[in-house]
This record gives sequence, structure tokens and C-alpha cells, in this order.
Amino acid sequence: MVGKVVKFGGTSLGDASRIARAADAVVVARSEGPVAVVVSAMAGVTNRLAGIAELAVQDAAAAAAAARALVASHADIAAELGAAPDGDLPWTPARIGRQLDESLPALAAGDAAARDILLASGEKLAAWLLLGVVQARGVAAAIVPAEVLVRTSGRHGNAEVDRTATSAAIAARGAGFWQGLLRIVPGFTGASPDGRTTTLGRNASDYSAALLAAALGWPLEIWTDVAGCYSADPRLVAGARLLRHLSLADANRFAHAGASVIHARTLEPLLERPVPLTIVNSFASDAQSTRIGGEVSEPLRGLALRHDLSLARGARALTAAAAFDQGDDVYADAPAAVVAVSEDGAETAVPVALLSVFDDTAGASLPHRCREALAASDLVPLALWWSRRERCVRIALAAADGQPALRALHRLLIAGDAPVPIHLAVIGASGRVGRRLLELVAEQRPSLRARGFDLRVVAAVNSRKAVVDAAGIEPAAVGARLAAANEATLAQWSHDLLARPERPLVLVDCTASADVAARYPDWLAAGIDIVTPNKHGPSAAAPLAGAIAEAQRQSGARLLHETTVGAQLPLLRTLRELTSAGDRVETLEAVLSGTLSYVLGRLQQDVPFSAAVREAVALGYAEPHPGADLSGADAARKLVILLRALGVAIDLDEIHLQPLVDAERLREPDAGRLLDTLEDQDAPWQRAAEAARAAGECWIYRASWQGGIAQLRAERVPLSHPLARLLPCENALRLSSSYYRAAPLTVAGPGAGIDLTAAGVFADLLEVIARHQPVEPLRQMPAGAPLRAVA
Ligand SMILES: NC(=O)C1=CN([C@@H]2O[C@H](COP(=O)(O)OP(=O)(O)OC[C@H]3O[C@@H](n4cnc5c(N)ncnc54)[C@H](O)[C@@H]3O)[C@@H](O)[C@H]2O)C=CC1
Ligand SMILES: N[C@@H](CC=O)C(=O)O
Repeated sequence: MVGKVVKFGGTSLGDASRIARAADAVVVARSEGPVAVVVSAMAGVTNRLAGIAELAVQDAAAAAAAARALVASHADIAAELGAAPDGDLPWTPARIGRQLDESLPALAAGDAAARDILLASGEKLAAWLLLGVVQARGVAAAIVPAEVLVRTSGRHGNAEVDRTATSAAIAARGAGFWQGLLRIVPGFTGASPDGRTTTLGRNASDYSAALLAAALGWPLEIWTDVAGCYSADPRLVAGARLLRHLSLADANRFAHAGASVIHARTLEPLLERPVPLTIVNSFASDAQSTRIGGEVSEPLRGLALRHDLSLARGARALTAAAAFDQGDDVYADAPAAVVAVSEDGAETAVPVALLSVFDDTAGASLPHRCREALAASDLVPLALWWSRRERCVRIALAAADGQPALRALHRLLIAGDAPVPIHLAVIGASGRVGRRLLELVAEQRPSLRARGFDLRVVAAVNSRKAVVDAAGIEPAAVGARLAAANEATLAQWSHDLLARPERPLVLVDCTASADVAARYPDWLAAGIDIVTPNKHGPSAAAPLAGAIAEAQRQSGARLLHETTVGAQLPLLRTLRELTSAGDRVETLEAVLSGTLSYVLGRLQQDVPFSAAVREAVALGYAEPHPGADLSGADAARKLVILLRALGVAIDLDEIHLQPLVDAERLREPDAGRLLDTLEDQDAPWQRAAEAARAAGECWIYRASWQGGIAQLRAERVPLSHPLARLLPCENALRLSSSYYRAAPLTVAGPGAGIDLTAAGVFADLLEVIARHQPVEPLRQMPAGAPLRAVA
């Protein structure tokens, strides 16, 4: 009976909930026939184990403590899942812990065999966890140690597999063994001829699974965090297409060129004994996948970029570059292999990008079309040649040109005139700003399409529910889709979103939630751009603010939040630009709260305080909880954001803040009940307004920064004061600086309101979108590189 081999990557087993989902998938698969499962270590565990191995050399006690903590964390997850395996177990966390303790002296001495025992324990612990959950779901299962199946050389750390001996060892167990119990095998691991544990090199669990599938003749499913193989890396190319059916040979050509997701080594056993391979996204609700092998295949059309190569300078260099295609795996394993050597043999290498372009429908015209596409994008290749062996065009480019060329060629050769999809996840989609933003998306979509972009809402979330749909959600249908959706926690929908492969993905946070803002570093690190009117992220204290900045720096994704101060007023960007041009703030005063500007303005028009607050709420100026406005806390966040734009390092707790109404009453969590308590403020505020009027003054809620002190409070100012002349809801800023000394820089206008805020958020969105123009401007050749094109 034919079964299947299912392999789970580290992200698919990243935490208790993911392990539970993996177990669910295994149970379903088992109900359909025999299954063997291969597991990676939980995400991050192999790196931690490698760190422990290094630590052991310097500080054995610290390494022992770290190893114990790591093992214990797996036992904790088993407890959380309520599932510890039973039966005849080859290992348990306790036994692995003892083994690691015992191997510490050898690890401290740098023993490679001990290091392999340590590294392999990640997969063993993951197998143990999955076994427990699968058994708890009523499936009879057992672990098979990889050491009894995978025969390798004794090269610890990166052992070579003896495929013949491995196939024989797997087959020797007999059909009944594999078809009876569900078998769980740790990936990445094997054993040397003398029976010692070896490891197969980084990311080798796919290879382990392929060895097992080929030996059993069973199809292989690799469950990972992407839906499969794309026509280009979807993190780099907007509009990359999922390749649904590839032949094994084409997948091998693509993988050799550096296409991500599948490693060429994984395909080797499958090429020898063909069985189909399917790549499945463990997290996506839609069932997209790439199937490799099998009866159906499509012509290969895609691009792969490698940027871990170097090209030596010198007259003969590029001619030699063509030898790249004749050499076997000159570049396959070395992190920065030299593609060619210079004439004098010196390795004065410059980093290059190597782009491989496959289009099996293009025939002999492909090199010519590539040249034209590069020229149309003002990109100059260092070399361009046809690889007869791989049937693709290879293009060597200056390293900085790699990604622009990838995007340009993908657009011009593969995607054609199809618009670039921009994927949107709207958080707070049922709120006032969120709903208006969705209307703008619907209204502006046609004009954006004419400019080559296809705006697609792929996720919509409110405080209780979430819809994620890669096929797109009509903006007008978001409300209904959310109403019909399942409940989802922030952790759940964030996790689903992080697993989405689509890029560009822009998360629009239209909440006022600190919990949502706390996730920004994770999303940014995953290359998800964020656009938001939520002040919690940009005004966050040091740890979160630092993590947000670092995630942007590392991934290149951006957080845009121009509306967090003054809604759509031209403020933050201008101030940042002035600061980068050398301006230095000296003093500033401002009215930053639209709500309080409105309320205090209406007092002057004899409207009672409590009625004015209700009006501000109804007009959409107030925060979801108006206590944030009345306490001054919302304005304080704006002052922090404003000062940071001016280069002043400041945190919220440094602001001297006087609330507009007493702090006790603001503890009321229910917004409606808070409004009901405000009537007793009417008389005192009426008296205060009259007294001010009698003195030729009015009340404003004034923000100031002077002598390094930032404060916010209600103040009386003469009617002639520039900040006194504002209409209700208007904001204003007066800034004196090194460039604005003679007369202050003044910006004033409506500073709150749903329409203006949503328009500002949309403007930020357009700025993010503009970065994804498919063709990028001309880049310079690296200075002083005497390279000669041989195209
Ligand atoms: N109204 C205005 O004039 C301006 C508003 N803003 C900001 O715009 C943002 C949105 O304001 P409104 O639309 O008035 O708020 P709202 O209360 O109408 O909507 C908030 C939305 O966020 C959702 N939400 C709350 N917590 C969530 C969570 N943890 N996970 C997922 N969704 C969650 C709610 O379900 C709702 O859909 C706020 O940050 C506000 O400060 C910024 C500038 C001006
Ligand atoms: N509640 C705010 C509006 C959004 O930032 C205000 O009143 O200014």
C-alpha cells in the first residue's frame, strides 16, 4: 500500500499551537493511509543549540544551564498541550538532558561528535512533542531514530549520506513496519559507519524526508510557511506567481540557480527514484501549493537570484565567468565562492549578483529579450550568457543591481502588463478610520490600477474577529465577512499574517491599541510595511521603539505614521526633513489635541462642557475611549512623536501633564459611562470661560517645549495670542529653531477628523506603494571596477 511522507519544518512546529495544528494534519493524513513523518527542530532551536556548543567552550556551567532550559522548554510545551507520549520511547527530554550533561566535557574540548549529538537533539525533542500530541488524538504512533535509517560518512557537522545503504536500511524494515504504526523520524540526523550520531548540514531535514520518500516510493509533502515555489522570491518581487506544477528536472534546474524554498540536494533522491513532492503552506487557509514531479508540469518560467557570489576583477574575468556553468558545483556550497579569477590570479573579488532567467516558452530569443529588458530599465550587466546546460540566461550584475534587475525582468518578461498586486491587511477594519479607509481603497483602486498597481485587501481584523483571504476581500464586503468570521485572538491572526507569503504586504493599523503596536517589530522584521494613525508605536518607550527601528533597518520594511500628529496637516515629514537638513529646535508651543481644541473652543461659544465633549465624540475627533483625550495622554503621545521628529530623544514619562478633568473619573473603562459623568463639569467650566472672556482671554490646551521641559496643560491666553485664533478642532504649531529664529514656523489647520485621518493614512499607503514601482532608476557601476562585458 502506498502511503506518504510528510515533513514539517521548524516554523510549522514553532510553538504549542502550531504543533497542535501539525498533529491535526497528521491525523487527517493517517485516516487516508500510511504516513511517515519527518520533523525539523522547532523554529530557532538549532541556532540555540549551536550557541550552547560555542558557550560550552568558554563556560561549561552556563552551557549546561542553557541546555537544561532548552530541554525544559519542550517539556513545558508538552504540559501546555497536555500530551506526553507513552510506550517504548527511544528518548525523553529527561534522557536527552542527561545525555547533554554527559557530553559537556567533550563539547568544551570542541569535539565535533559531541556537537552533533547536541545539535541533533532539537529534532529528537520535536519528534517527542509531536508523538505525544498525535497519540493524544488516538493515533498509534512511534518514533524511529534516524540513526538506524540514515547511513552517513563520519564527517561530523556535514556528513555525506550513503544513499544506497540508507535506502537498504529503510527498505529492510519491511512494508509492514511502515504501513502499520505512524512513524515519526527526526530529520537532519544520521549515523556514521561506527554508529555515532551525525548531522547532515543546515536545513537538511527536507533531504532526510526526500531520502525516506524515495526509499519507500511514497509521495512527499513538505509543510512549510510558504505555499511553494514562486516565479521569483515573493519577498523581493511584488506579483511573483506561484508555480503550481513543475517537473522534477525543472525544479532541479531552478533550485540549482538559487530559487528559494527547495534546496537542490533535496531533489537528488527524488531524481533517482521519482516520487512527487508537494510543498504545502501549513498556515494558509487557502490550499495553494507547488507540486513537483508527477504527471502534469508547466513550462518553467521564473527568475532566481544569487547574491552570495564574487567576481574577480581583471580582463579575463568575465570570459572565465562563463566557465561557471561548466564547473560542477563551484558555487553550490561556499558562502562566497569566486565565480572567476583575475588575470594575475589574485582574488580581488567584487561582490556580484547572478540572475538566472528561465522561460521555457521563449525559445532562442530569451537572451535578446533579457538584454532589451535590462536596457529598458537602465541596467547594465557585467556579463550575460546562455547556459546550455541549464537552459537559462545567466546575468552577472553589480551586487546593488541584483534586486532591481530581478524586479524589472520579472515584470517585463514574466508578469507582462499584469498590475503589481499590493496586499493590504486592515486592522481595526470595523472602526471609523478603518471603514473610511476601505471606502478610499474602493474609490481609488481604478486610478491605481491605471498606474500599474492592484490594491487587494487580503486580511481584515477587528478586536474580536479576523478574515484572511489571499484571493482578496471586496472592501465593501469586509463588514459582512467579519461578521461571519470566526473569533480570532491577536496572537492567532498575527501568526496567520506572518505566514502569508504575499509581498508587498502592507498592514494598516487603524486601532488605538498598544497590544497591536507591540507586534510591529515582528511584522516589520517579516518585511511587512506598516501604515498607521495609531500613536502607541511611534511614541513607545525605549525597548519597543528600539525594536521597531531595528526591524526596519534589518528588513527594509517601513513604518509610516504621518497622521499621528495633526491628522493630514503637513507636519512630521517637514519637521524630519528640516532636522536632517541641520535645523535645531529651540522652543515650540502647540495645540495638539483636536478634541480639546474643539471642546475649549465650544466653551467660548457658550456650549456646556459635557455637551461639547459629546459633540467632539460624535464628530469623530475623540479617541475610541475619550478618556485618552480628556486626560491629555493622547496629546502627550503626539508631543513625544513631534519632538522625536525634531530629533529630541524623549519618552512619555518625561512629559509634565495636567489632565483636563480629574484623573479619578477617567478610570471609568466604559466610554459611554464616562460621558455620563461629565455634567458636573459644566458649571465650573462655564465660570472659567466667563472669567477668561472678561479678561480678554480664552482657554487652550497648550503643549510646549522650552528649556528641555515638555508640558501639556489647559492655559488662559490673550485673545490676540496666535494659538487663541483657532477654530474648534484646529491644531497649530509654532516652532522657533536655528532656521526659524526671526519668525517662528507656523502650521495650523484641522487636526482631527475621520475623513482627514483616513485620507492621510491613504497618502502614506501611496508612499509605500510607490516604492514597489517595478522598474527602478539607474544604479551606478561600482567605482573602479574595470570589468568588461562579454555578452
Ligand atoms: N479620529 C481622528 O481624528 C484621528 C484618529 N487617529 C487614530 O486613528 C485610530 C483609529 O481611530 P477610530 O477609527 O476612531 O477608532 P475606532 O474605535 O472607531 O476603531 C478602532 C478599531 O480597532 C479595532 N481594535 C481595537 N483593538 C484591537 C485589537 N487589539 N486588535 C484588532 N483590532 C482592534 C476595533 O474593533 C475597531 O475596529 C486611533 O489610533 C486614533 O488615535 C489619528 C489621528 C486622528
Ligand atoms: N483624538 C485625537 C485625534 C487623533 O489623533 C485628537 O483629538 O486630536
